[in-house]
Amino acid sequence: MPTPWEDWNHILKIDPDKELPEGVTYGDLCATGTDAIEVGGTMGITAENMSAVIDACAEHDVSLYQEPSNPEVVLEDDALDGYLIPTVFNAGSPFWITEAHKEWVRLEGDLDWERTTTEAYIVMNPEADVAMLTEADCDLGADDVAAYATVAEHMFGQEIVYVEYSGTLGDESVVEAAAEATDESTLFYGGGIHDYDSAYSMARHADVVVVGDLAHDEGIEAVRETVEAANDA
Ligand SMILES: CC(C)=CCC/C(C)=C/CC/C(C)=C/CC/C(C)=C/COP(=O)(O)OP(=O)(O)O
Ligand SMILES: O=P(O)(O)OC[C@@H](O)CO
Ligand SMILES: [Mg+2]
Repeated sequence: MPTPWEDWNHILKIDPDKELPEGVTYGDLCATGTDAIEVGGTMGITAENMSAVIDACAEHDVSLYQEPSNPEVVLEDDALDGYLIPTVFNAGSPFWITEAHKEWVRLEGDLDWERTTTEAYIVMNPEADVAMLTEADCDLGADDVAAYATVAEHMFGQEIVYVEYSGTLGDESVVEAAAEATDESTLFYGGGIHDYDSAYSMARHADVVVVGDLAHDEGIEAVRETVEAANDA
């Protein structure tokens, strides 16, 4: 099983339910220097809007991953390098930890395991759609997050641990604690990265920073700055 994320610094997450800024194309986003495009979001995701973004990005030379929010939107598409499947370690219901996955396997049978990897999410912003949907317990200290990261790596063998502050810039000491707790796993950080400094501050600790809404709200130059910071850190 290839693990290309070990060499990444930056991911651009494109939400198929959100518009691009005036004059910006998917091709422009693919050419920002990001290491990979991850297509996904929590609300308003359909197979149709996923497929439109994946088709648009497939024409460009960039690693392309789907991050499905439920089994119904998973696309079989050779243009994809793989599938990054969330599992939310601090979810309020087992549905978001293993049950959605069980249903996916039950309904689909033989999945493309070579191209499928889970991301062990620790969801930290209670205002985010993903926190509300999964009823995540976000009332966690740095010690809790570090312990979840350790459990993900050592007990569940997760290749990717994802500290998720979607919509807001997280607490650096929490990300630092997760970084200290992980050794083999690749640590993703996402949430509220909006410029060079915010990207740099999180990339100092996380292996990979994920930039989402900035691409939809600001555009190319702003994203490029975050790529530069992720590579500098
Ligand atoms: C088993 C399969 C194929 C899927 C289940 C996958 C699971 C457990 C999903 C639960 C968590 C989830 C919805 C992840 C989607 C990725 C994500 C966190 C996107 C960020 O979403 P937000 O930024 O909070 O939401 P919007 O930007 O859409 O408002
Ligand atoms: O949209 P933002 O706040 O950049 O968050 C990125 C990503 O972690 C969302 O899943
Ligand atoms: Mg979002």
